[in-house]
Amino acid sequence: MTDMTTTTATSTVLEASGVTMRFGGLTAVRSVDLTVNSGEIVGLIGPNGAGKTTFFNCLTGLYVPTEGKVSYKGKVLPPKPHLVTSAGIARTFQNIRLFANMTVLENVLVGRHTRTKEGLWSALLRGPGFRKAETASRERAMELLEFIGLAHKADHLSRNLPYGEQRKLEIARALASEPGLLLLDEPTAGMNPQETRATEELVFAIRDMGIAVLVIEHDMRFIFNLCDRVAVLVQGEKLIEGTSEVVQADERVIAAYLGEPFEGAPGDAEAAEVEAAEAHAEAAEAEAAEAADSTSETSTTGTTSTTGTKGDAQ
Ligand SMILES: Nc1ncnc2c1ncn2[C@@H]1O[C@H](COP(=O)(O)OP(=O)(O)OP(=O)(O)O)[C@@H](O)[C@H]1O
Repeated sequence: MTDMTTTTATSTVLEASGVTMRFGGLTAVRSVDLTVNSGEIVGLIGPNGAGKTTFFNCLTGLYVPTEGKVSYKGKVLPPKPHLVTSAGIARTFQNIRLFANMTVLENVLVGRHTRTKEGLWSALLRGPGFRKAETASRERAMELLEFIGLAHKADHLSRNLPYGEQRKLEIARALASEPGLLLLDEPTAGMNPQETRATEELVFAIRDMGIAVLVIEHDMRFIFNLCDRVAVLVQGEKLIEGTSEVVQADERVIAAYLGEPFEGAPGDAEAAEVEAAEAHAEAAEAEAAEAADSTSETSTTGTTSTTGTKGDAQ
């Protein structure tokens, strides 16, 4: 895997300008501008039906925007999904779209096809060029599986993976196309708190590989911990865009989207669950230490850790 951790000058990776998408009389996305720069993780949030997925579909060529244009690294993208992928944008979907009866490795290999020069006939005839390309693809796919922690399950059928691992596999498949920009549509949906935290670390690692990330997510804690910038869509329009701090503090966001300031925000219940589990583990550890050190007169109190490694999304 290429080490891209060295500092490079920031450049514009994605530029969407004036993107509008109408379905008959409904304007799902209205004149949205959004830029993602190299080295950035940008969040896209908004209530259900705000137009987030429709906007993603406009970026990836699934929809042809009614108005506006989308450029990747300075070039206007043709609205065709395979051309968008080969240009350098990869995505995952809200609903997992793996090939259930293929192995984990095969699913990643499917994601490689836009990067292999060998054509269909070469693949069918299995000539020497194909075999060489196939070996290289397998090596790369295994590297990606190691990166996401699923190399040991390379031969498993993807349908047998637990839900959280299927989501990770989708990310590996997207990475297999060697993107410069990764779009994640609700990557933590259905995940437990530990899996959500692991996904957070995974997204940071992807960013550190030199891939910019644009992520839709309902889990506010996840978004505000992760993102350099957050854009808020409400009824198809961009309400505000800024750092996590700015967006969290914006009265319009609170009013239009969050209701009371983050009370009952999706991340809160999960955070409480993780903290309770951590506190429980710490208490058990303290108890074991106390039992082992029965001569000691000082007793260890079962403290409740509320610090964790993440910032406070409240
Ligand atoms: N293909 C379509 N045809 C007609 N209307 C659509 C289509 N796709 C989306 N819409 C409508 O566009 C609006 C925006 O939907 P979209 O799925 O983009 O919202 P979202 O912000 O992604 O919501 P969620 O968070 O629930 O996924 C909704 O009113 C939806 O019903």
